[in-house]
Amino acid sequence: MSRPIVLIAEELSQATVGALGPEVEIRRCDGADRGALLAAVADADAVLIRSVTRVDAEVLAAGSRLKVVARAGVGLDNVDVPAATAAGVLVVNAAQANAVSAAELTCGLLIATARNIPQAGQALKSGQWNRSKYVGGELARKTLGVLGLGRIGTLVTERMKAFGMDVIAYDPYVDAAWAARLGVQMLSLDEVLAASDFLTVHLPRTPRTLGLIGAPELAKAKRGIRLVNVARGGLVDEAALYNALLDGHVAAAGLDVFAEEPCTKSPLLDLEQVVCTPHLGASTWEAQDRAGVSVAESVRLALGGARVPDAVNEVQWHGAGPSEAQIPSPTVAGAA
Ligand SMILES: NC(=O)C1=CN([C@@H]2O[C@H](COP(=O)(O)OP(=O)(O)OC[C@H]3O[C@@H](n4cnc5c(N)ncnc54)[C@H](O)[C@@H]3O)[C@@H](O)[C@H]2O)C=CC1
Ligand SMILES: O=C(O)CCC(=O)C(=O)O
Repeated sequence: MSRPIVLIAEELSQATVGALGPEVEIRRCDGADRGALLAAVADADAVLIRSVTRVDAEVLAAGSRLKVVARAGVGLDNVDVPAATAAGVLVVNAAQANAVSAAELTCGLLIATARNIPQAGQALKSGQWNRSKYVGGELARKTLGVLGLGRIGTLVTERMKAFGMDVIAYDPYVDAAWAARLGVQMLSLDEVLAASDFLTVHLPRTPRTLGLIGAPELAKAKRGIRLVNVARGGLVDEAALYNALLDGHVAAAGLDVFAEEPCTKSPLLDLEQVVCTPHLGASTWEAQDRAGVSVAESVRLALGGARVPDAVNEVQWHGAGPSEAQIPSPTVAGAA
């Protein structure tokens, strides 16, 4: 009997391939190449993707044998989930696998925006020993506003509290008593904007969150606020952010994600007060292994093959501390 075909459309770890096992035939394509994807998906029983490959109705129609779309990460904004459901195709993700990595990058960008680390380092490498230009500000006793107190927002909170920050958050789907135990005060969006010295965004990209932070919202923010986005491009309107950075209302931004990716040309990239990374939130060996192994096991299960080993959750959280391993989901029904 022929083996089910699993199409890997983006770079995934070697552990992912190992976890898929010998019972499946692995094929590869470049998910960013639409023609190649449409051709390759025709024979596939499963497709494994990250954030680049767009799985929409056209891809689902081309993949008439597809049983499962596996997203080795969190965000499902590149998958048309209703269309998949209508076509009877299962969609799986790895909801916890990269949370620690994304949180750690967020903390790095928060510190970098406070202390001008990349700019000062770049200047030094070009021969400038300029200590007065790169004076920064402390994080201790500053207020951090978290938009989206889910898995990543929670991990960022725990870490930045260790720096002495006061944390407030906006997330209408989170239980205020749960947040209080974490030491976070839940407020309205406007209240968070008005009170935050630093703002970090951890929302999914949905029709309701797209453009959530535009010019009117930035105008409500404290002058001199520093903003970090390791969630999704487009949640913060890029033109509005550019204008707010130009006039100094927003003092600095740390951006891992952009409205259109890949993004190598944007007015934002020309501003010295913008610290940026090319969507690296999940790009650690640990996160890639956890995400890949987790979805590989889901794929095997969906294809009717092997049992999912008991160790999967352990694999997902390998290397994470006990408090993270036990993060309760603070979200109540209705988030989207
Ligand atoms: N830069 C990167 O490499 C990565 C980016 N991400 C992005 O980060 C996002 C957040 O990830 P997690 O924290 O794991 O997700 P999560 O689902 O645990 O948390 C999201 C939070 O947003 C809240 N939320 C949803 N809709 C909202 C709305 N309209 N208004 C206010 N709050 C709302 C939810 O209640 C939830 O608490 C992902 O959706 C993904 O797009 C995730 C991992 C890596
Ligand atoms: O696969 C990646 O590197 C993207 C991670 C991400 O954005 C997500 O998990 O939502």
